[in-house]
Order: sequence, then structure tokens, then C-alpha cells
Amino acid sequence: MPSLEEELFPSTPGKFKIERSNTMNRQFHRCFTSTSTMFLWALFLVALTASYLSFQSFVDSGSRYFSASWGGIQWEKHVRSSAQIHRSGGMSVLVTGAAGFVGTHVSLALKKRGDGVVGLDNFNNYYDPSLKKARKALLNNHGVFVIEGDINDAKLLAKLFDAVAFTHVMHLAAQAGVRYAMQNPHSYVHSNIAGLVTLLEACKSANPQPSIVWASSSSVYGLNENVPFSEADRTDQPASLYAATKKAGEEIAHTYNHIYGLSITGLRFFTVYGPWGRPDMAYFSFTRNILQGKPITVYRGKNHVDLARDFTYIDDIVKGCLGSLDTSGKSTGSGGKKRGPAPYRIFNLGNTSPVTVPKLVNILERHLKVKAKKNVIEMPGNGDVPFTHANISSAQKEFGYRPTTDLQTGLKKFVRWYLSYYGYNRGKRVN
Ligand SMILES: O=C(O)[C@H]1O[C@H](OP(=O)(O)OP(=O)(O)OC[C@H]2O[C@@H](n3ccc(=O)[nH]c3=O)[C@H](O)[C@@H]2O)[C@H](O)[C@@H](O)[C@H]1O
Repeated sequence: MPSLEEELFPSTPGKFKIERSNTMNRQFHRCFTSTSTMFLWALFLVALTASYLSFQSFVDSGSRYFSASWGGIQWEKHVRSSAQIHRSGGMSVLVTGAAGFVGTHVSLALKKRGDGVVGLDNFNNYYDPSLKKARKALLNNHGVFVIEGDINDAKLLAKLFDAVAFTHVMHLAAQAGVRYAMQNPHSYVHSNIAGLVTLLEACKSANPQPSIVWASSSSVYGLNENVPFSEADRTDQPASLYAATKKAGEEIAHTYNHIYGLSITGLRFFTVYGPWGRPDMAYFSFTRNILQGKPITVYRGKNHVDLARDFTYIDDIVKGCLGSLDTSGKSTGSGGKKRGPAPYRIFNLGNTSPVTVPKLVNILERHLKVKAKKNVIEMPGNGDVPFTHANISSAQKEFGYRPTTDLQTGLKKFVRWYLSYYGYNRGKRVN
């Protein structure tokens, strides 16, 4: 007698060969018994699979119930109230990356002028999440509700567009940082490419479709040598994976504009700095190290040439973001279909006056009244570019963008914030 396993899963076709015997009844009986056994086993397997699946969905919904920070009647109430517009002709904006540096400032500025704002942020630990929590608390105090969630969560995005007819999306959630891309390349693909596509999918399906303004980067100019960098210059020579994902984002955005009639504006930010900034950036980490008496590493280019950046103060960037939102024009699609051409724009948002990294250190030393311990080394091959310099005439023409804060003034404001937030001589928050 073959085992049940052998009957159900014959290892060789020969096992099922019909025996040529003259006892047909026995054959028929055996065949019948084996068919009914197979049937019973099949039934058993179906039941087992069904109960496994329902157990899984119970576990899923259970864990969502206990761990999800979104969903429910109260949550929807918060979302709607935060999205409410308090000025005539105002907008209702979903800000992704709202607990980030630029996201916090833009959300506050929108809220202050009477626009509705809902924030979304995944609070990842790329840098100290407690700083992001503190920014969230600040936003909360100003009536901006920040949801803890990821732009890769299509269900959450659908739910948000279900709850609110957002007129605009300010998309700032991203994996930032040029050099970190060598340590964790996939985080850039996850946020800057997969996350962007998930967000654009949600926007394309939303009814009405929002207009989108999003953060690209000066790094897309890569090895471009035309100075100052203009939007018409080539951007097909990225020097880092970060730059490559931002460039890919621009192409993806163009596709969604072309196929679905989404109004999309990409902003190429030039090394943004200021209060509530990002601890991974040079001006921030230099400040921390100088105050703690630790050395700082200053990179230098080939042939001892100093590196330079078109450092741009946060308040100027915020003005550029709001100007872009105000002039974005409408998306034309509905029901996931394009109904006509929609604007597709790209703007540089820089300061138009590059400053070298040693000069940045000088300014910090003066504001902090502490001499830096400098360790000057040749720039490693880590994705950095030697200099950046923005031509801003397009943004100036389109929405009157005109940066007004020089590095000296902006860093003074940053240092004042840093000392009040962390306290003197510390890297940790004291209050
Ligand atoms: O415009 C952008 O699109 C990008 O701007 C920012 O990148 P960067 O311009 O590289 O700024 P940042 O790291 O502050 O380094 C500044 C300078 O200090 C040099 N640098 C840096 C670190 C160090 O230890 N030593 C050093 O000399 C370094 O070589 C460089 O010359 C954002 O981080 C990025 O997310 C993106 O938004």
C-alpha cells in the first residue's frame, strides 16, 4: 500500500500506472478509496490554508490596531481640522517630511498665513529623531497635525486624500545627505525613487488632483562646470547616488506630468542651513564639535583648492517654496486621466554667492568665540562636488525669488538657536 504522501505527490509517473489485473472491482474500489482520500486531504488542506490566512489577517489587523499611529474617527477629525483653510483663496497642503528641517519651516509659514497644513513624516533615525519630535511639538503648538507614516504607505496616502481634498502637496520627505549614500544606498532608492512614485500615484488618482512642489537638489548639476549653474545646464553627470536619485526623481516627475496632467514643480535647493537644521550637515556638526573641543575635518579639493557652497538661508528657501506653491497652476487630470497639459517647472533656489568651507569655519569661530581644531584633508572620492553656485533668474522672474540673508547673518541666527536649544558646550539638549 503506498503512503498517502506518495499518493498525493507521486515521485515517479510509474506509480500511477493502472495495473492490468483481472480483478476490476478491486481496482475500482481502490481507485474510489484513493479518490475520496485525496478529496478529504484536499478539503483538509483548503481548510488549513483558510484558517492560516484568516489568522494572518487577524495578526495583521491586530498589530495595525496596536501599532498604527493613523486611522480612526478622532484621527480623521485631527486631519480635517489641520487641513482647514483660514484665509480667502488659501490652499490646503499636504507636507511630506514635515518634521524635517525645511518641512517644519514651510509648514509653519503656510499655517501662519492661514493655509491648511497636514504633515507627514516617518521619523526615521538617519539623524537624532528627538530633534524631529521637537519640531513636531513646535508644529503641534501652531495647529499643524503631523502624522507618523511613510510615503511608501499607499493605503495611508489614499486615506489622506479620501479625508481631505488637498489643493497642493509640498513633497519634502527624502533621504538626504550626499556622503551617506555610500553607506546606505538602498535608503535613497527607497525614499527618493520608490517613495516618490508611491506619492505621485496617490496624487494622480486623487480627485481633485493636487499641484505638486517638491525638493530636488543642486547636486543634480554633478560635474557641470558652467558657472553659475542654470536650469538649462546638463544634469546627466551626477557625482553621487543621492544626486542620481534626485535626477531620477525629476525624470519621474516629468513622466507623471506628461501622462496624468499633474502640475509639478521641482526645486533645486542649494545647501540649505539655519535654525532647526540637520545635524548631519557640515555647519551643524562643525558647531557641535567646536563647542565640544573636538576636531573638525575640512575637505579640500584637488591642487589645494578650497571647496565652496552656495549656502542658502532657510527663510529664503521658505519664500521660494511658498512662491512656487502660489504660482504652481492647476493639475488637469481626473479619475487618473489627463484632461490637458499642466505646468512642469524646475527652479534653482540658491543664494548666488558661494562661500568656501574654511570661510564657513571662520564665521562659526567668530560667532561661537571658540577656535576650531581643524584637520584639513583632501576630499575623498565620496560623491562631493568642488563647488555650487546658483543662477536664480528663473525663480526671480516667475515668483520674485530674491534671497536676502548672507552666510554671516544666517549663521548668527543658527548659532543663537543652537545655543538656546542644546545649551552651551553640549551636544545634548539641556531643557
Ligand atoms: O545642495 C544640496 O542639494 C545638498 O546640500 C547639502 O549637501 P552639501 O552641500 O554636501 O552640504 P554639507 O554636507 O553641509 O557639506 C558642505 C561642505 O562642507 C564640506 N564638508 C562636509 C563635512 C565635513 O566633515 N567636512 C567638510 O569639509 C563638504 O565637502 C561640502 O563642501 C545637503 O546635505 C544635501 O542633502 C543636499 O541637499
